[in-house]
Amino acid sequence: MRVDVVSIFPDYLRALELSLPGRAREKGLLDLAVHDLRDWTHDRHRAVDDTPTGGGAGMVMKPQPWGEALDALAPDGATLLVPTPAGERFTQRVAEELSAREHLVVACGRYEGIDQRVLDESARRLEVRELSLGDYVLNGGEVAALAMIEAVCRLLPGFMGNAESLAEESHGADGLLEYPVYTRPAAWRGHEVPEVLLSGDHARIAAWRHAQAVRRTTLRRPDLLPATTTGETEVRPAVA
Ligand SMILES: COc1ccc2nc(C(=O)O)sc2c1
Repeated sequence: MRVDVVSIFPDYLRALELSLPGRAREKGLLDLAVHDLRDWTHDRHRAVDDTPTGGGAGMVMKPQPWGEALDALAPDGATLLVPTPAGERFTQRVAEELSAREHLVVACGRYEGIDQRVLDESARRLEVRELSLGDYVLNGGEVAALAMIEAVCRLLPGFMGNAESLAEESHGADGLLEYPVYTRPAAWRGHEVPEVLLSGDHARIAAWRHAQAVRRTTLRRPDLLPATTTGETEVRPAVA
């Protein structure tokens, strides 16, 4: 997979060259480049924004720099990710879908956003996905881009050293939150590891872990539980 990220704060994205994405690049799984949108400006102030047409507070990102940047970076058929509070919700399912793409171009907006015509023009030759991390507003798309790129790239085959761990994560195939985890020592400040985890009985351990995942999901994210045939969210008994 190739990922190109465009921002007026390219240093914000340098973290992508550390930890997981950095390792993936060494493995040849991921080719990532960060670009400064101002490289596609032509005035001496390197302006990327202007006042909103129709009035209103703040500034809007001009179409011309974005248009030229995307012409240079996004081949026909690439996927353009635009983090925005007005986007569809970014979920693990969306991350899985995007991990199958060949080329992602991520446009990090600032100010009040990017001139809509950039998205409309891009949709003529790119898959455009406007995505939001959640129901809150950041100051720009960079933080959301970091989260989305990590969530997508860690799903690339061979990316994670232990692929098995992917299967048991929160928001995994069963849609439940992950069960609580423990390690040594067996007793710590008067807190004991649950006895079942020390039993060596793998079937009991698996059942306990599933029950804990259901309990956590029921308590914290009942919206993730499968709906019952009556169309209501199934509420399963909390596990002691
Ligand atoms: C202007 O660009 C922005 C501003 C806020 C914002 N908030 C996001 C979020 O996912 O919460 S993405 C994003 C992009």
